[in-house]
Formats: sequence, structure tokens, C-alpha cells
Amino acid sequence: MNVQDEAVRTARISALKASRTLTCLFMASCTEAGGDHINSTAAFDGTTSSTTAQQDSALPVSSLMASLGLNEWLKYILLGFVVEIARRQLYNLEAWFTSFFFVTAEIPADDDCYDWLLVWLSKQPAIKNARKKIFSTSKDRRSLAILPEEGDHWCDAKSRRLFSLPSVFETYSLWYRHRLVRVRRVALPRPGYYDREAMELRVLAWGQELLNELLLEAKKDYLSSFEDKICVYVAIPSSSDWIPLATRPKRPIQSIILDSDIQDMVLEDVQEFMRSKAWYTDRGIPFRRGYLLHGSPGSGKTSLIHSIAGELGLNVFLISLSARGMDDTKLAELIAYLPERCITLMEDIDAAFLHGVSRDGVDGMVSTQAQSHSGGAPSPQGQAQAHAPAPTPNGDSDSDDYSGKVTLSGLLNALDGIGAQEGRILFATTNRYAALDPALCRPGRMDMHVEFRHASRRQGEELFKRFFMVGTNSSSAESARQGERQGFQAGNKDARVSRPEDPVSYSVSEASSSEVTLIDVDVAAEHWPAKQSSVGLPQLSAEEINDLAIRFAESIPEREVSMATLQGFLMMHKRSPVDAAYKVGAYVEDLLASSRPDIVSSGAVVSKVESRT
Ligand SMILES: Nc1ncnc2c1ncn2[C@@H]1O[C@H](COP(=O)(O)OP(=O)(O)OP(=O)(O)O)[C@@H](O)[C@H]1O
Repeated sequence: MNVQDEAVRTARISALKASRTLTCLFMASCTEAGGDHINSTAAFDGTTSSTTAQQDSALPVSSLMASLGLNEWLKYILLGFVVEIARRQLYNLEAWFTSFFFVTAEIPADDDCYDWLLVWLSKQPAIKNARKKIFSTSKDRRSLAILPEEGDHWCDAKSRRLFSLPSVFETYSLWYRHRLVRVRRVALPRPGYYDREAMELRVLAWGQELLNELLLEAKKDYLSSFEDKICVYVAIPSSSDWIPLATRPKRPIQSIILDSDIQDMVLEDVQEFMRSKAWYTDRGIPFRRGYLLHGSPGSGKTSLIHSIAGELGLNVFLISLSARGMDDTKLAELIAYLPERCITLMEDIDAAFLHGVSRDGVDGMVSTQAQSHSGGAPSPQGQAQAHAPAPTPNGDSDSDDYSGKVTLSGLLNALDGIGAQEGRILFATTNRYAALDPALCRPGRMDMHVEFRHASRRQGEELFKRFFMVGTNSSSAESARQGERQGFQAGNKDARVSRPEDPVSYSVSEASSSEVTLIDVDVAAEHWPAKQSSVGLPQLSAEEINDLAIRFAESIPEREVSMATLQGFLMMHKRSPVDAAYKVGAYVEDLLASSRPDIVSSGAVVSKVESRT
């Protein structure tokens, strides 16, 4: 035998020794509990030096089992089998019992129904008093629906609400209409993806009715929390998601003071659109409608959208094209994830493009002209340039500051491309109508253009009445207001609405311009001595307020100041309508003299409307 063979043999024997020692240790530790301790290590020890592999295999099996105490082991293994089989049978029995006696629903977390249930559950005593639950103050859409309750010290106007939610994987039992309901939040496995959160709801009942009733009750409960509110959602480009931003009380449409009842016209148009799905489908016309509100700042564009959302019970989904991280893909995704019934709002739609990004990659103003001749197709060169970092007003390329990378073609595709959402109601606002690309404004994208101008005298008068007549305890107040309103509607046609598909522009004639005579404020104070009051509203009748409103309207120049400016002025004199009526003239004169750009009328907007319609 050579040295190599000897080394192999030694290695084999060592390996065998080691494995036996391990086996003996394992067996000894396992059989110790049965009291049959076997010191097999010693037995093996005596043989290790002289035994070989062939001798080991010759050991009788029965004596090996006995020496290892395997008989005891078999008992335990069998017992384990029996316990496991019993457990499985019990599980099957429970599953059978549940499916037989309970109606079960699984509701994924991304479904609206999930929110209804979570809010409903958070109000159930079984959850409120549960020993294990989740406390939350998060500002998500559920929390927006949970109203403060009496004696709820957590829920003041400023602090976030504290509410309890069912804990994950915990099963809660509660009673609904004398029937047992079992609820738990579960994770539904999704192959190759994260688990999906869901709610498992089991109702002890034969039919579906009780479950349906529960869900309907939860839905009603949830929606009633928003009855007098609209919910505003904001787009988060980084996650292509929508998160609730706030709830806002509904604003009555009558509180928007516009000439010629534009607000009613727009509202009716939206209502008609919402009723006309079949009409659009029958004619193969994409079921979308866009409204472009343009004109002076502070003239009521946002307020009108707010009111319309409230009147129609729609939530508002706010998209900022120049938000950090927003690009064409995110925009398309965000628009695709919009719910079917909602208002999509793009405020200051010109803002993203005034950074210099446009379909042709040049300044939006210039491209407006170029585009009108190009027929609307994006050029590859233009697209490439449009993706490049936008130049800042001083001409630098500023990729850090300017984070929005939405191109015009990206926006156009999102609005009515192949992946565009059906049934969408889009409202866009701008103060720079002239800067918009005609392709963006064409029918199909923006179907109705509404121009907002600075306040007319009639608007000023109406604003004054609404401001001071609220709470006037006179039956004549409302009738006077009604009468005024009718006169206002019938007499004034100084507003413009245009529909691109309809070349006829609604409107236009100038409001009668009455002479403005400024009266000395001291004279006014003499005229209204008993009415001046520094605390609370003076007790004025509706007729007196009407007179002051006329006075107020006569003192402001036609179409020179915004409604927001007038409202701001009235706020300064909210306890003194007399002062407000007699001091407004001087106030406006001062403002105009200082030529603040936000209050000076712009004639350019008006001419653009005419050229476009
Ligand atoms: N036509 C109006 N009727 C009633 N209130 C108005 C009107 N216009 C403006 N206001 C008041 O002025 C304020 C500003 O109005 P709003 O934000 O709707 O103007 P806007 O046209 O959207 O302004 P911007 O273009 O600057 O966003 C609001 O508080 C609103 O109540």
C-alpha cells in the first residue's frame, strides 16, 4: 500500500468517526426524554479503532433500533401525525362551517368600498372598545370622512382627528341587525408582487342581502360625511398617485357673480355632458369635455369651478403641470388613474409652457403662431427639444429649478390621446390666454372657453348686496335681492362665453356706463348718522342696502378692478356698509394711480377671444 492509499484510508476512518459521533449525540439527546438513555458513544468508542465500514453494515437492524430507542420515537412521530391530521380536519371543518353559514366578501384596499367600510367600522363600538386596534391621525381620505363627535376633544378645527381602525390580521366580531359579523384586514397574496391589503367581511346569513345592506349603509354613511363638502385631491408625480388634500365646504353657485349668468350656462353644460354618455357612444365621439376659463386674476375662475364641483357632487383632482417630478409619463398615468366621475383641474395651464417648453421647443408665445400653421402634429425635433431642460427667463438652462418636464405633446396626448381617460371633465384656468397653443384650445380638448373680466358696475353692486344683506332680518331683503337679480340678469349682457365648435360668440354689448359722482365721506356720515356703528352690523333695511349698493357701484370704474379687489375692500369695511359705499371711489382711484398690474384691465385678452371664435 502506498502512502496515498494510506492517507485516503485514514481520512475515511476519521469521517466515519465524526459522523457516528454526531449521530450518537443526536440520538442520545432525542431519547433522553423517554428515560432510555443510551450511551452509544461509548459502544461506538470501543469499536472505532478496529471497525471498518463493512463491519458496521453488518449490524442487525432490530438491535440498532433498540439501541437507538426508536420504538419510543415512533410513538411520538405517530402522535405528531395524528395531531396534524386532526388540526387539518378542524381547519377544513371550520372552512366548511364558515362557507356554509357565513357570506364572505373580500374587498381590496384600493377599492372605494374599502374606505366606506373602514370609516363605518371606525364608528362601531366593537372596534372603538377593542383591546387591540390601530390609532390613526393620518390625513387620508378616510380621516376626511370621519367627523368629530360630541365630546371629542381631539377634533378641534386645527388638530388632526384621532380615530381607531381595525388592526391588521385581528378578527373582530360585531353585531349588525342581530347577526354576527366577523371582520379582519388581510393580505391577499399576489404572485411576483407585494401582497395586496384587503378587508374580509363575514356575515352570518344565508343570502347576500344583509351583506349588501351593510355595504350600502357604509357607503351612505361615508358619502353623507361629504354631503356639504367637496374633496380636493392632489397629484403626486413621484408615485403617480392621488392623495386627498383637503375638504372644502360647497359654495353655492349663486355666490359667484358673473354677468349674463355664465355660471348657470357652464353648470348646465357640465350636467348635460354627464347625462350624455350614450349620445357620445352612439356617434363614436370621445366622451370628454374640456372647459378653459381665462382672463383677469381674481375674477372668479377658481371659485366657479369650486361651485360647480359642489353643485354636481364631484371631487376635484388638482394637477400641477409644473410640479416637481411631473413628466409626460407621470401625467398620462395620473390621468389614467382618475375616477370616472370627477373634475380634473389644471390651474394656470400656461405656467408649464411659459418656461419655454412647447411642442416646437421654443417659447410658447412664438410657437403659438408656428403651431397654428402646422396642423397640430408634433415634430420629432420639437419633441426632443421639448424634453430638454427649459431655459429660465434669463436664458439659462436650469434643470434644477425647473422640475416640470411636461411637453405640450405629452399634455395633448394625455388629454385626448389613445390612453386618455373617458368621461373626463377637465377645467383649465389661465391668465395668459394668448400664450396657449391653439392645439391645446381646440374643440375636443377645450370645448368651451369662458372669459372672465374685471368687475362691471353691476357685479360690484351685486357683490355689495350679497356682502351686507346676509343676515338682514327683513322679508323684503330677499325679495329685493330677487328683484335685483332678475334685473341684473335681464339687463346685462356684458360677458363672453365661446365654444370653439360654435363660431358664434355668446354676448356682447357694453354695459351702460353711468356717471360716477364722488360724494364727500363726511356728507355721507351726516346723511346716515344713526346707522354708523363700529360694533356689529348696523341695522339697515334691505332698501337702504340697495341704495348703498347703487352708490357703491356708481363709484367704481367699469372693468378696471377685479372682483377680488372689491371683495378685499369690503372686508376692510365689513362693519360699515356706509363707509364702504362712500370710500370705495377714492380707494379705487388710488389703486389705479399706483397702476398695480393686478388691478389694471387688459384689453389684449378681449381681442384674443374674438380672434379665436
Ligand atoms: N365673480 C365673482 N363672484 C364672487 N366672488 C368673486 C368673483 N370673482 C372673485 N371673487 C372672489 O375673489 C376671490 C378670488 O377669486 P378666484 O380665486 O376665484 O379668482 P381667479 O379668477 O381664480 O384668480 P386667479 O386667476 O388669480 O387664480 C375669491 O375669494 C372669490 O370669492
